[in-house]
Amino acid sequence: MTRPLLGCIADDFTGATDLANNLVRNGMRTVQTIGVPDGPLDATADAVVVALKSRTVPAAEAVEQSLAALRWLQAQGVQQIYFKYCSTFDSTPAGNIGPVTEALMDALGTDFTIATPAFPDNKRTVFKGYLFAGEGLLNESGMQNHPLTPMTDANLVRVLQAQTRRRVGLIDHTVVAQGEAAIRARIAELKSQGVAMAIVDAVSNADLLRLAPALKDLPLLTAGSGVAIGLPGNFGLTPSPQTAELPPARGRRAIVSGSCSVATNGQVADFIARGGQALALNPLRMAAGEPVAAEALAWAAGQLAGAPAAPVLIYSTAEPEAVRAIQGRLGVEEAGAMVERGIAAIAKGLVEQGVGQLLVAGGETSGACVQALGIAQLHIGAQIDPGVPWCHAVSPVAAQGLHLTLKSGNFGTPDFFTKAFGLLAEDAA
Ligand SMILES: Nc1ncnc2c1ncn2[C@@H]1O[C@H](COP(=O)(O)OP(=O)(O)O)[C@@H](O)[C@H]1O
Ligand SMILES: O=C(O)[C@@H](O)C(=O)COP(=O)(O)O
Repeated sequence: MTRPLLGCIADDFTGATDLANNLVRNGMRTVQTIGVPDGPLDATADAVVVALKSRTVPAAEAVEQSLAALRWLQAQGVQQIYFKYCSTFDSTPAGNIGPVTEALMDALGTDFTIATPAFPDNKRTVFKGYLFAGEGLLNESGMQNHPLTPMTDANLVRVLQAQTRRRVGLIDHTVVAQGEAAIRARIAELKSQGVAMAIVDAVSNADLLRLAPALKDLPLLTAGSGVAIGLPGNFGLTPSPQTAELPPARGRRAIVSGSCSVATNGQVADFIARGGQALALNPLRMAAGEPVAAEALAWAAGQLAGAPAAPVLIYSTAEPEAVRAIQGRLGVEEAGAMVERGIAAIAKGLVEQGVGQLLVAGGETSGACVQALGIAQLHIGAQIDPGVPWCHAVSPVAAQGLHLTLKSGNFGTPDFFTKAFGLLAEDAA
């Protein structure tokens, strides 16, 4: 078995499939593990993505999990490490991007790395160190209302500097536009000034492709998934159609959604407007210990028996005021964790009821669902929308195999919940 070339540590599960998707599409055979595996990698791959659920845990725990992932990746013989975080740089004021980056730098004995969440395919661009999400600045994009990681400053040099003792600098667009030699020269200049981490401007895929060759010798990269589009080329790999094949799909179709992003709110509304069958979860009833998950599963069983091909949607997705009201009653973390537990139990129950095609919306929500399903490894299939592929997994709960897509809160077109299923080839048997 050949050794993987690139070892990736993703701070959430949707982010991990997003990264794996970009690597696969650009020519790397990629395996995604859920958490740090107990034993050696049992597949041939050019890249391995270890999916952690470390974005919103306390910084010390995120560091510990990330270092465990690093040790395992090093034992598999990888040549370069990629720390993947969100394209909207999701983090609490205390971390975890800064602390995890520092810990990985120390462990790898390196004094410099880059940081850029740029992902132009999903309209995440970085200009003069400021992050734009869509047409406007990050802090005007809806991300200022995120339930767990509200982003209120678009200046990434400032955001990252607040999370680390090391100096943060900038490789700006005028340098990136000049290509590899200029970027390398700027890195040398920043290092001589004592800068350890540099935010990199990128407003297009062309910028990311110009950046990639200059990153060849860095032991550690930190980024959203965008930087990945140029990395396979650094290892002499080119896109190949076989890298994204999955078995045919089977079973019933369901969607669970715990994301409260602008995009997901729109996708829920669109699904309902098209006549989709949907059930809203009430977090206050969950908190009161009422059998919300059992009721939802009974509802889904009835719907799926009546119309087996039509997907059902079970969601806690809500607008910012409603989320704030729940958080005010239950506390921010408690509300998040409780809703995640409820949705994870529902996802598991749905698969036990014969759902074979499951769409999960939300990063933390996906982490909770994949863990409840006991999934250890995901195979990456075709892309539905930028950053969101179909995946396939086998687990004790899904012995016959499960097609799964983990949709980042912010990603996907408004009709995502409807169109995703239409893109899966069904088992003719
Ligand atoms: N109605 C709600 N009230 C309060 N918190 C909620 C509600 N619905 C979902 N949540 C929580 O909000 C968080 C959403 O995060 P996540 O799943 O990562 O979505 P996204 O991908 O949009 O960031 C989760 O912790 C989830 O449990
Ligand atoms: O980079 C991104 O935006 C995604 O890959 C990602 O990390 C998604 O996280 P959530 O928004 O929490 O789903």
